[in-house]
Amino acid sequence: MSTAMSYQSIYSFVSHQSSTSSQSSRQPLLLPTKCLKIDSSLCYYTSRRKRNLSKIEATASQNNEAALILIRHGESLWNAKNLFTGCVDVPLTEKGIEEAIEAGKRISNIPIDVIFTSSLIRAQMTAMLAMIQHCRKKVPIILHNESDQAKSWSQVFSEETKDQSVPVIPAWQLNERMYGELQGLNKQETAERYGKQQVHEWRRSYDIPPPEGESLEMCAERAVAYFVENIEPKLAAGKNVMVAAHGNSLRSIIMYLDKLTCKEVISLELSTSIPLLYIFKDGKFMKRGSPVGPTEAGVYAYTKAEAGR
Ligand SMILES: O=C(O)[C@@H](CO)OP(=O)(O)O
Repeated sequence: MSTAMSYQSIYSFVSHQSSTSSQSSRQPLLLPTKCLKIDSSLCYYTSRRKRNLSKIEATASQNNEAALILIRHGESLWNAKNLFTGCVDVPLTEKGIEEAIEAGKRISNIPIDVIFTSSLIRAQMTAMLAMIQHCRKKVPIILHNESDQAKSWSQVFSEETKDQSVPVIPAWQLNERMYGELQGLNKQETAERYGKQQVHEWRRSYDIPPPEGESLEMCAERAVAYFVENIEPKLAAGKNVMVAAHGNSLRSIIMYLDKLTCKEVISLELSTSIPLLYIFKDGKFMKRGSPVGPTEAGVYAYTKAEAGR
């Protein structure tokens, strides 16, 4: 799958999930035995989740319904240069800024109670720019919990002002997968040097790490654990949550939400700044596709195909 092709499609795996022909045309890179790993990882997260949710259920209503919006950051300066970025902290391009604004318009009618972002500027810019479009005009405020002083010095003393704001919680665990010695290298040149197949394995396989970097599996260990421990409890308490993060940290979270196998996740591609909506209800995640715009009827926009699931 070429990069140009893969980034054209929005959430291409999911939109073709039911198509047998597209399934069979995919070339799994991993041996079937390796795919057993995902089952144990999923069991691990599921049992953590069960423990977590049972704690919450004691204090929150079980019948709450909440929206979860996942959004990959807009185009960054290194996306535009086709460089491996990983944990290098680069900002959005002008196009990325426009993409984030456009994403904000698409979700502007969905009330958002709390935002989680990675600690990287491209995800934070995306969340902030998207929120500027929101119909409620609440102010997104980054919570600085890195030290007691930072926490204390950024306090707000008006309940009314707090009501008019949305907390933004940065977490390094949601950062892009660490790309190791590929960070800063050109993707095309790297493919020419090491071979397309090798570079595709580094970029999309589940458990093959790039040199000195994180595999998707390693990225999932921190990103999914953070999601289960910190984000799911908010949803279980009925809070609508937006998560602004990265191609691979979000792929690992979607793998968990959609129960994808390590073969299936190879074909999962996320476009920059396309919001994906899930509804969390009765302890389950229901995929609602990508909201098409603020004019869609009802609070939760959804695609017809996904609505029947
Ligand atoms: O360079 C990166 O950090 C990521 C996302 O842009 O690249 P890839 O498409 O290989 O996941």
